[in-house]
Amino acid sequence: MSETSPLIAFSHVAKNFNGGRVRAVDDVSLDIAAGEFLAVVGGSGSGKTTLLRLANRLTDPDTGTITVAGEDIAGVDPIGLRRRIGYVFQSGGLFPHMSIAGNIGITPRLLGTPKSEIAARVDELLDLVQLDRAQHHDRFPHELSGGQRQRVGVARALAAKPHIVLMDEPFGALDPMTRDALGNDYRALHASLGLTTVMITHDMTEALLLADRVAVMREGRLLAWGTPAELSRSDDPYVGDLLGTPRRQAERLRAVLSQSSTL
Ligand SMILES: Nc1ncnc2c1ncn2[C@@H]1O[C@H](COP(=O)(O)OP(=O)(O)OP(=O)(O)O)[C@@H](O)[C@H]1O
Repeated sequence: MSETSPLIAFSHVAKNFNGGRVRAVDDVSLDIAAGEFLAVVGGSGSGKTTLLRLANRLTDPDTGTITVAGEDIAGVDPIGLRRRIGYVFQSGGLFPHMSIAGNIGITPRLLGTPKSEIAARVDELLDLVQLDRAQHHDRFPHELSGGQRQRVGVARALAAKPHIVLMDEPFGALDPMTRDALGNDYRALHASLGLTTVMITHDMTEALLLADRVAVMREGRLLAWGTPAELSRSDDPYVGDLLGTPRRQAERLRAVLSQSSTL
């Protein structure tokens, strides 16, 4: 693979369900560069999760090709592939009966990593996601706040030192301040660990603020993609609508704040 080759490449990928009645992903071609942070936005049912699941073979395409590091993943063992690619679920997806340390160490354990190495790695990951070792190591998922659980979800996804992390609406269920803090912390980890991240979000503002590029899905199709500045120049009305909400909110907020300062 040359330096300019994409790390993940979708080429004319399609995935149907229910005997072809649902076109979840419809002829999508998209290149994701090594080190890139890509956000995928779009309405409910537009095919975002299916697209993400295609990248680590949680589902396979009907047609088209997906390559990771230049290799067609159709011929790659799905279990091995998933251990190389971190996945963060919307609700954390933690195993409720396992301690936080158990949850974070599950992938290294499945890979046969020696116990002492797993213990050291778990401590390192707790530090990385800014959770106090002593306080969190032996707790269970139900004893944590939503934000703490998502931090554990990120730590677990990073446990096997993946180069790629897929995130399905990871911060969606959190209050705005926690969500903002976690998003920024993750963005810093993405940079310092040299990760390539694909993150689904319903929040256009979050996508624009965190990602290098944003891909917009609608009815299974990739409608538009580009940097926030490129997207803002799109003449597609749906993209305009999506960008319109954060713009209008920013303008209203500015107006409200300037009014209150004159009182
Ligand atoms: N396993 C499945 N069986 C049948 N239909 C499915 C399956 N998975 C997804 N679909 C359908 O495919 C379409 C795309 O679903 P997908 O979950 O990818 O959308 P999404 O954009 O992630 O939605 P949301 O934002 O609500 O999570 C939807 O119509 C959905 O009902």
